[in-house]
Amino acid sequence: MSLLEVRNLTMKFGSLVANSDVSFDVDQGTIVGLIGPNGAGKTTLFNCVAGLYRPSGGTIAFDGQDITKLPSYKVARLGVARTFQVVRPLKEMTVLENILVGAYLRHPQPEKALETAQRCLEICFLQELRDRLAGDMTIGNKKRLEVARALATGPKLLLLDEAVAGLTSTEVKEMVEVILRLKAEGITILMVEHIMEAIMPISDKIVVLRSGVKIAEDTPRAVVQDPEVIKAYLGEKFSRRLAEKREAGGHE
Ligand SMILES: Nc1ncnc2c1ncn2[C@@H]1O[C@H](COP(=O)(O)OP(=O)(O)OP(=O)(O)O)[C@@H](O)[C@H]1O
Repeated sequence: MSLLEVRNLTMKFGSLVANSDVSFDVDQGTIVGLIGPNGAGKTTLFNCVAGLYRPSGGTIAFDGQDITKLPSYKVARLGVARTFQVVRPLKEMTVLENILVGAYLRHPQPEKALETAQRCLEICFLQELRDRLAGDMTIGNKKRLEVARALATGPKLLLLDEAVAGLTSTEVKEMVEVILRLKAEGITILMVEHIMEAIMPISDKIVVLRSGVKIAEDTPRAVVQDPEVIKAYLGEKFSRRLAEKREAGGHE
């Protein structure tokens, strides 16, 4: 049994089919990348998994339980947390207070919540910023704060929606390091991303959507060589660049 099992998921908005008959699994302890062109249905799929949308068809099972029709707060309680494409920190609160909001959802006792928040600060490289107002930070720090706040809720599955979009190359590296730390903590990750250099080296598997339909599901190495994926999304140039990097001994 996989931690997340998506089966024949269909999500319609009126006559627009945002997800069409999509099936895939996310195994415990792995990182799965969800990629595809703009409008492919990636965020919609996230919203279905997180209980923000009720799918038009198909099923979603999490940790052996059917969550297809559960509201988001119940899905969260079971251990699914998510971050958003556009960061939403509580601007007038400090970094630590923001993380405590997440921690209290899991631990009502103040000491335990504080202990959890401290640990999340460390994992997300935010210790030195703990007393800073969240609204005053760079986008890179705000995005790591989003992850820390989600982490503080004690998730088994973390949904990251474009966690590295808009970051500088140094910030991208920091975020990738954070994501690998989360994996080392045993957290399973499903991430939507357009920055291939960030997602490809760390993903165990990539699922590709185009116009709501899954067109590929394979290892990063296989996906970047898939002619349909290249045509739909990656482009020949990118694929060639990756191959050159690989020959030079870099990541895949
Ligand atoms: N709440 C909604 N109501 C109506 N249509 C929607 C809604 N949410 C998404 N859509 C439509 O569903 C399709 C898929 O959108 P979605 O945001 O899931 O794509 P995406 O792959 O996440 O795109 P991007 O990479 O640009 O974030 C688009 O055509 C979008 O306009």
